[in-house]
This record gives sequence, C-alpha cells and structure tokens, in this order.
Amino acid sequence: MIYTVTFNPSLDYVVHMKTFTAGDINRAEQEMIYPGGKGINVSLVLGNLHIPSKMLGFIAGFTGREIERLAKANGGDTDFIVLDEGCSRINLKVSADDETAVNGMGPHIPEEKLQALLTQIDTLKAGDTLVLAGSISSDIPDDIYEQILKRLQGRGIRVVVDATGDLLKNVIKYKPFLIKPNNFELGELFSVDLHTDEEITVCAKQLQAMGARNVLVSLGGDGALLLGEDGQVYRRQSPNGTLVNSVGAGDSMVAGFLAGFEASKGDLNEALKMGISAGSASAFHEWLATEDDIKEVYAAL
Ligand SMILES: Nc1ncnc2c1ncn2[C@@H]1O[C@H](COP(=O)(O)OP(=O)(O)O)[C@@H](O)[C@H]1O
Ligand SMILES: O=P(O)(O)OC[C@H]1O[C@](O)(COP(=O)(O)O)[C@@H](O)[C@@H]1O
Repeated sequence: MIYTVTFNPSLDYVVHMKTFTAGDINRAEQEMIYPGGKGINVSLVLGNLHIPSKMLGFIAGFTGREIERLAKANGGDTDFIVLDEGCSRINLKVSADDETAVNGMGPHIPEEKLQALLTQIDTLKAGDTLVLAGSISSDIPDDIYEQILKRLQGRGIRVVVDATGDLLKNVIKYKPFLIKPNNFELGELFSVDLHTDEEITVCAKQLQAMGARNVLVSLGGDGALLLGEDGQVYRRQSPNGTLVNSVGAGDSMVAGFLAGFEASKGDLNEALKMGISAGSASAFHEWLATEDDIKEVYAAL
C-alpha cells in the first residue's frame, strides 16, 4: 500500500488571465478550485492510474473540509487528522504570460496532533511505500521528515521525499528510495546555479553519495534526469506540447515514476518514462492528468 503525507494541504485557487501586472488590479478570465498539496496530488494521479493509496496529513476549518470533500470526490481515500483550530491554506496560482504562485502558511499543528500522525505512520508494514511531500508549517520542527525516517528505519518501508532545503537534506542519510528535487531546488542545496546535465549530475551524485538511492531531477519543459541506484544516468526530454498549467506536474511525475517502477518491476528507464509522461500530461492540461492523458504522452515519447 502507498501512503502519502501532506503536512500542509491547500485549496489551489487557479486563475487564468492573458497578462498579470504586479501592483495592479488583475481580473481573472477563468478560475478553478482544486484540492492541492504535494502528497494529495501524488495520490490523485496514482488513483487515476488505478493504484490505490491513502492520503494522510492535517486539515483544518472550512478549507480543510473542502480539500477532503474534493479529494474524495476525485476518488481519493483519505485519513486526515482534523485540527481543532485554524484553516487549511489557500494557494493562489496565477497562470498568465508566466506562472506566479502565492502559497499560504497553513495552520498551527499542536504537538498531540503531530503525535497522532506519527502513530498512524507507525502502522505501516514492510513493503509499504511512504511519500512525504511538500512544505511544513513554520511551527513544525524542520527535522520532522528526518524523525519519521528514523522511526521507519529497518522496517522495509520504501520512502519517497519531495521537499526542499533542510527538510530534504536532513533525510538523505536515511537512504530514501527516491527524492525529486527540480534543478533549482537541487542547486539551492549546494548554493549553485545548475545549467548543464553535467552540473546536475555532479550534484545528484553528491546526494547519492550521502545516501539517496534514486535521484530524479525534474527540469520542467526540458524533461528530467534520473541518477539511478544502479549508478547510471537516465535522461529524457519532455515531449512537445502546449503548457496549460504546470501546477502539480512535479507531483504527477512522482506518481508516474512509482507507477512505472511497479509495473516494470524496477526498470528505471521505464519509471522515468512514466514519470515524464505523467508530469508532462499534467502540464498540458488544466489539472492533474488522467490515465488517457498520460497514455497519450507516453505513446508520443
Ligand atoms: N512546460 C512543460 N512542458 C512539458 N512538460 C513539462 C513542463 N513543465 C513541467 N513538465 C513536466 O513535468 C515534470 C515536472 O515538472 P517540474 O516543473 O520540473 O517540477 P516541479 O513542479 O516539481 O518544479 C517535468 O519533468 C516534465 O516532464
Ligand atoms: O507544500 P508547498 O511546497 O507549499 O507546495 C504546495 C503546492 O504545490 C503543489 O502540490 C503543486 O506542486 P508541483 O507543481 O511541484 O507538483 C500544489 O498543489 C500546492 O499548492
């Protein structure tokens, strides 16, 4: 069974307009509200590919109830912990000549609720997969992902981490199965700007030397580079297509990778191909890719 954890779910309020001008009143030409947050998106795309998973994490207030309602309405299986105070965040996504996002802070998570999540995670069994994805609210210690991996050590659970900065850096020594920084996030870890595949590979190799098993570096419209646990570098370009909304493309890629890895019994080239197919299919559509969207891109790769 796959479990995804979203510490800080969101309602993604996506607005489209031709041009966006900072410091001015901008008017939307199209608007949508989606359940969001990285783990939730991973679960939804897995669901679209008929792979069951359970969504864990924290929700609060009317926004939290709506996130859960929308997640379930889209086929999600949820076991969120409900916070007594505050509201889950609303993340604003502006899709214009460029894409701009304002991600909210999210509610305070009291210690006893955090412990309740850890208790849920303790029930995972050998062979299960745990996806820890997204940011955490500022009052949670930034070694929380590390604490979780430490608890899971030696229990035969495959862990995927999609996070940034210290949240990501601190877990690497626990040998996560997969990490998926984008090239910007990878560069941030080493305080460098990454431009070429060679530069990206050098940094990915450093993360692997520190413990990460598979390092999947997403490159937006340029595809992705995978440094596999077999030591090989796999590289694929994104297919041609029209960008509609890239929110959730990275999460879709994680779901596609896991789906491809399972279906091919561990073929990393195939996992990367499915990862790119799911990521690009989501980028080419208004929201997360369906199975048919993914199949169409896969066939064109
Ligand atoms: N403009 C785009 N055109 C085609 N594919 C895209 C585009 N943006 C994202 N993707 C697909 O989604 C994957 C993840 O996107 P990326 O933007 O790198 O992730 P993140 O959202 O985590 O920053 C890419 O590797 C690619 O397959
Ligand atoms: O937890 P963070 O880093 O603030 O990110 C949350 C946001 O990222 C998303 O999960 C999308 O992520 P990706 O575009 O990287 O796939 C949104 O649904 C959500 O608004």
